[in-house]
Amino acid sequence: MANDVAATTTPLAELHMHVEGSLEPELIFELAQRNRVTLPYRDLDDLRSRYEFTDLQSFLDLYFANMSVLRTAADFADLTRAYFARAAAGGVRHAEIFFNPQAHTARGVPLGEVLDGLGDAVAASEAEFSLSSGLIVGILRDRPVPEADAMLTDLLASGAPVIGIGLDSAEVGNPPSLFADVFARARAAGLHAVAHAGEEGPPDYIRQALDLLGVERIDHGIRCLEDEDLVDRLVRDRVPLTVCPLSNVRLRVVDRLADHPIRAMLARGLAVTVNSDDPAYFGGYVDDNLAQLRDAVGLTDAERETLARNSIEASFASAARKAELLGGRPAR
Ligand code: HPA
Ligand SMILES: [Zn+2]
Repeated sequence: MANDVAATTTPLAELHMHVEGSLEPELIFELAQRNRVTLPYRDLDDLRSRYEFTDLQSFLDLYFANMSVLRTAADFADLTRAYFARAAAGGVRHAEIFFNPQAHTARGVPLGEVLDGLGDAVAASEAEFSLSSGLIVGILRDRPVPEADAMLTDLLASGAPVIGIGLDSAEVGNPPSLFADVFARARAAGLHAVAHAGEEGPPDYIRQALDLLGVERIDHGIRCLEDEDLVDRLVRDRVPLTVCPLSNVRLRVVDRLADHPIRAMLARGLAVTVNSDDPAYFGGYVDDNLAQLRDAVGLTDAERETLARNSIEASFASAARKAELLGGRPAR
């Protein structure tokens, strides 16, 4: 159920959400049946009992395993529409969603199936859900660089409606510097650039993402707080950070939601936004993140309004769409 977002007059943009991470347990079983995939789970409860994570890798193992049910363009379209419906109910009016082509092509699903399904849902999101949307291709940083390079070549040749490139999966030991050439090529082709950095990895990975990949936003970035000079730079340059509070708790980046530094980050002047990351795995969508922050850390209505404005300003929506969204809607 969506939470009440009436107190926020500016609508929300969600900028950090992996569409494969919005694959809910019920849809996993439905798609398994549709595609005759045998799941290693007895039932929904058995599957749900595995959503206990100790770190990023323990989550990634389940995240990749569950993708085995995604086979056809229709599967990807259904998955994306289910996310749009739930996000729109929670107050999201613009969404930029990550997807991981390598996770699908590596198990034999043609890139075209992935792009057709996602592309269909994105093309219809305004008409169906009053929500503008875009796709960001996520490189799996723990796979070989030449594979990422080949994937980018195929993607650009496909003419798919992708607006940006990102970098995700296991962070520690896989620094942004490895992907400098891939990002340079993507940016030269007109893609926006973002990267996961400073989730489990050190603040230096955030610097690398900015200096070597030329990113416009940092995904997570929470570990910037360990480096005052870096925080100064992020504030000065208004680099958006797409923070994911419930994810941080589930992946043990932060002990408890009550300890989350989101209010300190806002007070410090960082351009933070709140996002759901992998909502089917981490206990909630973006409105759930905001509602739980209100209860756990006392997030105020004014802070929530700042987060909403930041999310629109940090988005890759057109200037006209941003103005429309920032115009807001009347408070109820
Ligand atoms: O939080 C994340 N971090 C890195 N990779 C990911 N892929 C899905 N979610 C994540
Ligand atoms: Zn993420």
